[in-house]
Amino acid sequence: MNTVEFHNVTKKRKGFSVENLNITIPKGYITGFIGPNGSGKTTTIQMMMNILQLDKGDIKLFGTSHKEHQVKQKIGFVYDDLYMYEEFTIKKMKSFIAPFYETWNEELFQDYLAKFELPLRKKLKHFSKGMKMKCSLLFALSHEPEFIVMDEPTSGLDPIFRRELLDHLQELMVNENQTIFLSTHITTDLDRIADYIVFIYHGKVIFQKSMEELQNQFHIIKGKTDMIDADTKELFAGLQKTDMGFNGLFEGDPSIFDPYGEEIIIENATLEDIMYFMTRKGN
Ligand SMILES: Nc1ncnc2c1ncn2[C@@H]1O[C@H](COP(=O)(O)OP(=O)(O)OP(=O)(O)O)[C@@H](O)[C@H]1O
Repeated sequence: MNTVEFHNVTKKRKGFSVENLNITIPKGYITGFIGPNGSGKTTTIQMMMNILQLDKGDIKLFGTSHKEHQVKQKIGFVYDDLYMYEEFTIKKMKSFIAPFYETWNEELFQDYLAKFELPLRKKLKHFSKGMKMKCSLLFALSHEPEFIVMDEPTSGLDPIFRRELLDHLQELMVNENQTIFLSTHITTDLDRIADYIVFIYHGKVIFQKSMEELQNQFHIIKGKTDMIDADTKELFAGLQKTDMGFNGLFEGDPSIFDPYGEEIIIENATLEDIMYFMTRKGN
């Protein structure tokens, strides 16, 4: 069962478009959404949240149209930028937000408030970037959503809280009904917690795979530069050459390099390697 399904979704913006997006977000897992700056992550998330209209295609949330008002109840949405009134305090925000959710859990809200060390009576305009992110998380998590959507949740957070947040998200997954979709530039965060990865580039989905598939399918191959010619170059999804040697991203069974013996080093590719090599200029 999938929590979200994008079917051939297209959206044209000035000088940019996302085209024919087919994305599935499986229920009960953490799916990471990666891609370089301006590749269409926020656009995609805004369409899913019905903030932005689609030009073509359709999106299903919990099996129904994403425009269905009732589905919002089940979603905890964390923005990279806080869409809240800067003049408000958390106390005031709560008086507006809590009544909207049938599943609002006041005890949980109080727990998170203490855990995130947020002030109840300070105006949001005086919050730091990290505090705003925590505040967005506080409201998103306090109504016990079945589906948590996060756009760059770890940006602006210090390394300690970032780690705590990731650990916390993993704890939430113990509950089988929970599904998480998070976009990030910090791919090392996903190396730790993600089950699936969707990779978007220039508005197109390059791949959607499980972490296990990625680990099995992608490797970094290192060797001497003179081993690269017109034919061997074709083997790589991305290549970097220096006087010291080459690094190449290889997709497939790396045993084809066995005949090279010790002339070649084969390493597991990280998400950062994959994103870097697949988006290198001239690639
Ligand atoms: N309101 C808008 N109107 C027109 N174009 C926009 C608008 N917002 C974003 N864009 C364009 O859409 C493209 C994709 O932006 P988007 O924010 O979706 O990418 P992103 O992958 O989330 O980037 P980042 O990682 O930098 O946040 C960019 O070229 C941007 O200039």
